[in-house]
Amino acid sequence: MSPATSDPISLTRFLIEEKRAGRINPELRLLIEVVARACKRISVAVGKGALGGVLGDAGSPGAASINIQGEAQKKLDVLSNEILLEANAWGGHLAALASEEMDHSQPIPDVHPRGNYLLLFDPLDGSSNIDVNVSVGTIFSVLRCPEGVTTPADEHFLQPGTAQVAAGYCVYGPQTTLVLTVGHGTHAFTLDREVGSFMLTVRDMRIPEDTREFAVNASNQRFWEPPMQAYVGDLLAGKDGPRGKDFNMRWIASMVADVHRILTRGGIFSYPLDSKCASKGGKLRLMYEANPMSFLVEQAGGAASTGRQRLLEVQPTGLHQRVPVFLGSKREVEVAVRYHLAHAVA
Ligand SMILES: O=P(O)(O)OC[C@H]1O[C@](O)(COP(=O)(O)O)[C@@H](O)[C@@H]1O
Ligand SMILES: [Mg+2]
Ligand SMILES: [Mg+2]
Repeated sequence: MSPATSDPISLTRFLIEEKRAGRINPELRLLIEVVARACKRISVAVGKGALGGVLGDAGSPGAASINIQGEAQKKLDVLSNEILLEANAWGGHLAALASEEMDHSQPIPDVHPRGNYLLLFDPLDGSSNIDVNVSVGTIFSVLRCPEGVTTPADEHFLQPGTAQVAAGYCVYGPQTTLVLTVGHGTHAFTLDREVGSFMLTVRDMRIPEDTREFAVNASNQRFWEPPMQAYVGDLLAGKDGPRGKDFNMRWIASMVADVHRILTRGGIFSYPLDSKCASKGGKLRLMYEANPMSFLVEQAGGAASTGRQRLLEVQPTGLHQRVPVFLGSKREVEVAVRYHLAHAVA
């Protein structure tokens, strides 16, 4: 586990240092501050739960509100999306934004000065855990707006994960923690609720290269491809099996919380292709779940793959495209990939 920072500085101070070091410009600094402020507001709403009337499904009884993913939206999916839209509406640092909860991207209205960045977000990750008081979060990714594009559209967002200039998530659990990269390491900031500031608590998170902990929704086992069956079968065989060591399992079903555990103490997270989601290409979304998490993990010394390709090198073809995901402790991801590469795609 990476050592806690003895003398925490605020997120604002950290970003000023990054700007002075020439690692970010004032516009990106402002964008990150705006997203962090929105996450504070979402944290308050999540924390209120039933008291704030934010639990349960959006839409009216018998008329669920369905998003482009074909999923029934929760009230907090909609509220978190609105909070992020409102916070970014004035533009200045952004040219356009896109969200899990919106069919298409949205350019900043041209009554405002437009910035040079594109923002993608999963406003509320772990929706199935909202009503049962389990950690949820927000995930975001930042890309540059292509030169000369004044009114960005969906196709301008279709850049590989390697083109990200920043990524992060905020996990709303016992603590509210923002984890961020601008391409120079991955750092964690804990919200000091009394002061209302994110404070740097872990600088340069490092993921151990090896692990004895895996995270997967094992109830999907019968739908997995043969290499995944073999890989998890050998994990479960433990020290008497080909892996020669025992593994423990965890599955929170909030990607932010599972990935935060892995950034903190190691492990491998996987949502593989299975025959249930094969027609969609996977379960998790490339642009605002897999890519930002992969950037954070790689910046912390881990690895991220589709099982057959470095995840950050996937060329996107759609805003809501889905991909298989394997990420976490470097050597364990390499093992999982070996199982998949050894098995030709049917
Ligand atoms: O319900 P399952 O199959 O365990 O899937 C859980 C996964 O789905 C997600 O909830 C999908 O994200 P959203 O909640 O943003 O739709 C991930 O956070 C999580 O890893
Ligand atoms: Mg999600
Ligand atoms: Mg979501």
